[in-house]
Amino acid sequence: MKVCVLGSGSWGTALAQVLIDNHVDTIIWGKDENEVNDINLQHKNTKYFGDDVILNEKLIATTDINCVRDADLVLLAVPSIAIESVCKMINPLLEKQVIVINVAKGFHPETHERLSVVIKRFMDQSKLKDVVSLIGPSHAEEVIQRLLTTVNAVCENEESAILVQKLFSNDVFRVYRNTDVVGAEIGVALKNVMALASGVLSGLDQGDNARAALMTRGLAEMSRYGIAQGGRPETYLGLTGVGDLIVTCTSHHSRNFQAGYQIGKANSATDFLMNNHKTVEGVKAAKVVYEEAQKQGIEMPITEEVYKVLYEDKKPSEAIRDLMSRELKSEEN
Ligand SMILES: NC(=O)C1=CN([C@@H]2O[C@H](COP(=O)(O)OP(=O)(O)OC[C@H]3O[C@@H](n4cnc5c(N)ncnc54)[C@H](OP(=O)(O)O)[C@@H]3O)[C@@H](O)[C@H]2O)C=CC1
Ligand SMILES: O=C(CO)COP(=O)(O)O
Repeated sequence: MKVCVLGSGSWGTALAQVLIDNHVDTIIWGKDENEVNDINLQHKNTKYFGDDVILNEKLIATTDINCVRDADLVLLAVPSIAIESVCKMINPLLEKQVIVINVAKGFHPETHERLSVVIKRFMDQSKLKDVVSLIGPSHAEEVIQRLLTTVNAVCENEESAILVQKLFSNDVFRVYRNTDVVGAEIGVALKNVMALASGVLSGLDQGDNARAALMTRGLAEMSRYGIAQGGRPETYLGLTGVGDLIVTCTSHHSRNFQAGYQIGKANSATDFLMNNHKTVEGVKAAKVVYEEAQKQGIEMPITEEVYKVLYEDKKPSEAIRDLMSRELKSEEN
């Protein structure tokens, strides 16, 4: 089994190290020569993990995309906006049918499709055996240090999920599996919007009560939206629902949380949007989910306010005021 990891950023590097630790034949492809040299020569990925984290010395990377040719599994570790172009790039190169492992959390920015749907649409059918999403509460900064982590291998076909589960699991990285592709992919994409909102609350000096409220009502919103798309309610009580929501809404590792914090501190999204170069998936997801919810008539008050802060220049303090002054309602519906 050979795995080719596409993307030499934080998550691609951390997951490639899990595989190397498990003695799986693995190579990382990256487009940035400096990152690739850093991994190969210094055993570091300084850009993403700083100078102190030393990678497994067996981890290798290349800028030559031909490394994908003889892969059995291809792991896509690029942001959701790049999934389409990366699929198109590898199609003509693949010599075997592959299982594509998706680890990105988001939607297609224009069609609003879930990412496994995007992959199935843009990969040649003759080259694609299956798509498995490997998703859950997992910050790369902790996985790279081999801190305990659990995720889900999500696929309708359990055989493919089991293969991925076995490939990645070890003493510190435990992989469950789940067949609710719709519920799980929507859960992990929407929690990024809630993490942004959680960061905003902290930036505005709100406390633990506010965060508990945000996470609880955010989970209600995630499941309402996911169930309307065909996801299963119980998925939102699992790793790709409440699990990922907790880790992203409470961790300073989260770039979505950090983005929200910056926006809350400035009481405006303008500076953040002008200067951000990091992968902050919640920004695009907020737009996709807001537009879909409007179209489908789904009540998504937190997502709507995050959207207005990001895209309509609404002040976060006003967004919170509007959320708190909504018509009083029962929690039961
Ligand atoms: N980091 C984490 O803890 C986790 C991340 N994820 C998800 O994984 C996905 C990838 O994020 P992550 O690794 O964190 O992001 P990073 O920003 O750390 O890395 C992204 C990588 O993708 C590369 N890239 C960006 N655009 C393209 C493109 N068009 N073609 C090829 N390569 C491209 C970047 O290259 P360059 O460096 O040259 O810019 C970089 O190597 C996201 O959807 C994220 O939500 C999921 C769970 C955990
Ligand atoms: O998805 C993640 C953790 O599960 C990573 O979150 P951020 O993209 O906000 O850093």
